[in-house]
Amino acid sequence: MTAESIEQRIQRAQSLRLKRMIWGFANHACTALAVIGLYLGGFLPMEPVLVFFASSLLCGTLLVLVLQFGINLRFKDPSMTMIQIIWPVIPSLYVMFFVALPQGRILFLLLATGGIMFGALALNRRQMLTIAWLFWLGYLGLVLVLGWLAPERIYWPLEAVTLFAYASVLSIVAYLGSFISELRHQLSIRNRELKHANVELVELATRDSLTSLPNRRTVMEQFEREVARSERQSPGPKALGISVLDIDHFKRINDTFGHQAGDEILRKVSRTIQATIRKGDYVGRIGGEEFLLIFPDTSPDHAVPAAERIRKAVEALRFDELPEGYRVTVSQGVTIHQVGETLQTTFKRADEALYQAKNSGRNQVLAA
Ligand SMILES: Nc1nc2c(ncn2[C@@H]2O[C@H](COP(=O)(O)OP(=O)(O)OP(=O)(O)O)[C@@H](O)[C@H]2O)c(=O)[nH]1
Repeated sequence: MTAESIEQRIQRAQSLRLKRMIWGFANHACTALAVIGLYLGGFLPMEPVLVFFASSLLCGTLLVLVLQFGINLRFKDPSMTMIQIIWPVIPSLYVMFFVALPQGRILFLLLATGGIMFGALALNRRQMLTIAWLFWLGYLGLVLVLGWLAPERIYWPLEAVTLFAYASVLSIVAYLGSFISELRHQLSIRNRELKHANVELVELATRDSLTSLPNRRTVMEQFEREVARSERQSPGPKALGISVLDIDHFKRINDTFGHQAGDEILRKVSRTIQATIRKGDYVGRIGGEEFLLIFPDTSPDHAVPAAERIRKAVEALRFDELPEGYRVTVSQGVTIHQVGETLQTTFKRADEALYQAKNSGRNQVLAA
């Protein structure tokens, strides 16, 4: 699985925002259909209908442009949730002023309430309640202006009940919406924690906790992959070298200087091996003080010098845990994988060469 780059993540977020914006436009399109219906029914004159469509088109285009040019990325909320919920209400309020019948106005209240539900995708309770209050105050303002400029179109008892009902509905929608929003937020936190825990689990399953090197299973799997890769090479198989490395007299080190000193030596030797091998080579801890090194695309002439370089690097190490002049050394058995043989056969040959190296005085590399 490849990690997603920041650029790709931004692209993905932007296309999700565009999708949500289109849903918002669909909601506004329903309001537009209601406006057309009222016009066709003779409840609205032509002029406010035109203003409604012109302003809707302008706002919609502006929002799409802001998203297309990435201007929204500079905003505190790049999804522009508040803006997208509030803007459609302005042309709606304008049209409502001209609707002859009170029932006509109710349509807009219903449709605007649907728009608030978009807040459930991102807004917290305070923001949802703010929007609900703004909607309610917008409608109250409209009723007051109508009562002042066109009192014949306002029937106060009905408006008072409508305002009360609208406040109740808005409160419920705002509370439920913010509850959903909070659930989504918690879910995304849990998802992030799960991803993190997964990464840690993979680390635990594949790495050795003392040295942080790949563990036995991981290095053996890598060995298997490298064998398959080397045999697939064109024009013909490429040589694949391995070395089984073992720290000399490690039991004595443990017994004399303590287990903690032994652990520190294991860590330092591991770091040294890793720093000495070439890019593309691979090392893992396969047992207590035993390591497997893999040298892909390496001929026999190169595998032994590569192992020799590591032997010398370890021999040159100094350890605070050990007396001045005490040398930690390693022995290695090196071999080249022969096409067609099993991993076990290759490994056994290297292990036998290691055994020979141990028996011939240690601190040396033997090839088989
Ligand atoms: N400190 C420490 N010691 C370990 C760890 N894993 C294995 N050992 C010790 O490594 C020692 C390996 O001893 P042996 O297999 O006898 O090998 P050796 O003493 O290195 O002798 P040669 O390999 O013949 O040179 C044992 O004493 C183990 O307890 C570890 O994680 N930490």
